[in-house]
Amino acid sequence: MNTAISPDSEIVIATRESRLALWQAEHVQARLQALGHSVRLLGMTTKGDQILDRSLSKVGGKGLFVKELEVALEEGRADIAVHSLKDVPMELPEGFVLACVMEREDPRDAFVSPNYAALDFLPQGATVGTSSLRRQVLLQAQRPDLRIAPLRGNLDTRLRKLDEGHYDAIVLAAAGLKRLGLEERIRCAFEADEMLPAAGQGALGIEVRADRADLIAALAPLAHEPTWLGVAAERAVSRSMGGSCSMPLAAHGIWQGDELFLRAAWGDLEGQLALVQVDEHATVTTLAEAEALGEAVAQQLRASGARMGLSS
Ligand SMILES: NCc1[nH]cc(CCC(=O)O)c1CC(=O)O
Repeated sequence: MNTAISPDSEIVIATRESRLALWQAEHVQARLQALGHSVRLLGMTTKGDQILDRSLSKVGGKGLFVKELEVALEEGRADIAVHSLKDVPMELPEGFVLACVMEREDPRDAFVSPNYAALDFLPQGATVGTSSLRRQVLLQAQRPDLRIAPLRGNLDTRLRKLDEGHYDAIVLAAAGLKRLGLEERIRCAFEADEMLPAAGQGALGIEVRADRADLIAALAPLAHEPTWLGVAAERAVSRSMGGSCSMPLAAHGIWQGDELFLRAAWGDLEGQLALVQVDEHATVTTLAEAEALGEAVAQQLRASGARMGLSS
């Protein structure tokens, strides 16, 4: 079977229309064009975008951002979809695969505030905006006095709400801010021991239909193996914990040579904000080894008292 993509065929990227989604799609477009492909974007407004200001977990979760792009792939209106891996459900639907994971941008969380240079400078009882349960638990583990207030919307919306004075500070992924040229908004970045990133944070994944061997071959040069193996381990922790965006779970891998050091944290929002943290490392050279490391970490989390979420 000839699996090469024919030189005169165009690759169509299905993309959401937020500034960040468009940046990411255009980034992949440029990479593919540099390899000689012709590439067009197909912009779509997903259900997830339409209800951004309501609680996503109540209406079907982050998968809503992904699903309508998958329908476009299914119907052949588009060939590939570019995702922030953090937003991609742990199990893709039957018939879809991640063709590649690209090199990671800064995985850290960023402290953003007009008046305060870092978390330590926030006055007692200050209000911090985030709707991420992971960020909430990790913030309150350090500063139980803080008031955590919901903050939804795309990056520009969140920054506008901060500038309007609704919060003393907000926490956002550094990667999104950097991609949009908003790096100067970062007052300081949290190191992993202060706020452990979410599985996949800062990494982009490209989704295709599993039967598109031509596209999988065309996308292979965009893959970044260390990132791919690292996020595979992180995502295996979430999958094994039955993780969804409604579970306060962090998982982050760091390379030292060919050893992957994987740390995960789970927080208890209902109890006393107990935080369970686990570290494990292994030599990792295959996706199967990465996933085994992630599952071992999830098992240790459970052994230390972390409770599983409902799989969604
Ligand atoms: N949850 C929303 C989301 N999904 C991906 C990013 C951008 C960073 C990334 O690629 O991980 C963000 C914004 C944020 O968390 O502040």
